[in-house]
Amino acid sequence: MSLAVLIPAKPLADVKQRLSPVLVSGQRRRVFEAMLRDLLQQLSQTGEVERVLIVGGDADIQQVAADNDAFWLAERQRENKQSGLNNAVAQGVTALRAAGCRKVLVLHGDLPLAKVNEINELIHSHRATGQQLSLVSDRQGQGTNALLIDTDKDFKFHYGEGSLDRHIREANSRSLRYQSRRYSGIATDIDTPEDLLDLVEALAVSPQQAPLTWMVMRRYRLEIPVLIEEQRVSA
Ligand SMILES: Nc1nc2c(ncn2[C@@H]2O[C@H](COP(=O)(O)OP(=O)(O)OP(=O)(O)O)[C@@H](O)[C@H]2O)c(=O)[nH]1
Ligand SMILES: O=C(O)[C@H](O)COP(=O)(O)O
Repeated sequence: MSLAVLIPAKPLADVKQRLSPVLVSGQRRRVFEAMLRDLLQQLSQTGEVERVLIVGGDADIQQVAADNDAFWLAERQRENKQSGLNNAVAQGVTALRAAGCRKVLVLHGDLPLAKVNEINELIHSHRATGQQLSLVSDRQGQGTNALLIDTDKDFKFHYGEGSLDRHIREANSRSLRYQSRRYSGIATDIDTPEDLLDLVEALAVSPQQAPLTWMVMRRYRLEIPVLIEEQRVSA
């Protein structure tokens, strides 16, 4: 197998805690599930990906995987003090390597604006320039929203605050050939209420970018600016 996409996912009950000032639990679940489904829809359009694997989550996430012909792996209990995300990604890469996969693209589930042409371009540039690691940052240039790695290389994942720099340091310490690229859709992870507001504004103009996310978000779109303003005033 040449290239697989790995998407880590928490159980829906736990997702998107940072959106709790503007969305209650049921809303956060629905928004995350819709974002994940929109991302999987984009992935289904690329000819580059032979397999999609979702690691972690619950029965609902398992159902999302099944609906999209994706594989699903239960997350093992963490065995050390690493974050659950780092463990889940390492577990998925190990499983994919064992299945014969030579490259793994790690994408997060909260990237509803990631576009198929960005994903294709990332994969092409990785191959064409002989990279062993390719990184795509978030809008702040701090997080790692996409990470494409050759599975014959040892690599320790450092998701968490400032992960882009830490992944670059890890690449340097292992003398890996790497590139860091920017793509506006992949860069747009939805972490904060302000991210959600930006997303609603973008989708109001062109809902086809992430149709399922828009179907959910359109119901909440009037409340969000009011709740953000209330938070601001009370802070
Ligand atoms: N399997 C697994 N996935 C995780 C874990 N933590 C985060 N993720 C997933 O990794 C991606 C990025 O997650 P974060 O932005 O760190 O977390 P989040 O749930 O989206 O948001 P917050 O709760 O606000 O931090 C999402 O697809 C998450 O569902 C974990 O411990 N295990
Ligand atoms: O390293 C990262 O990029 C974060 O741990 C996970 O992504 P986030 O920016 O969506 O929280």
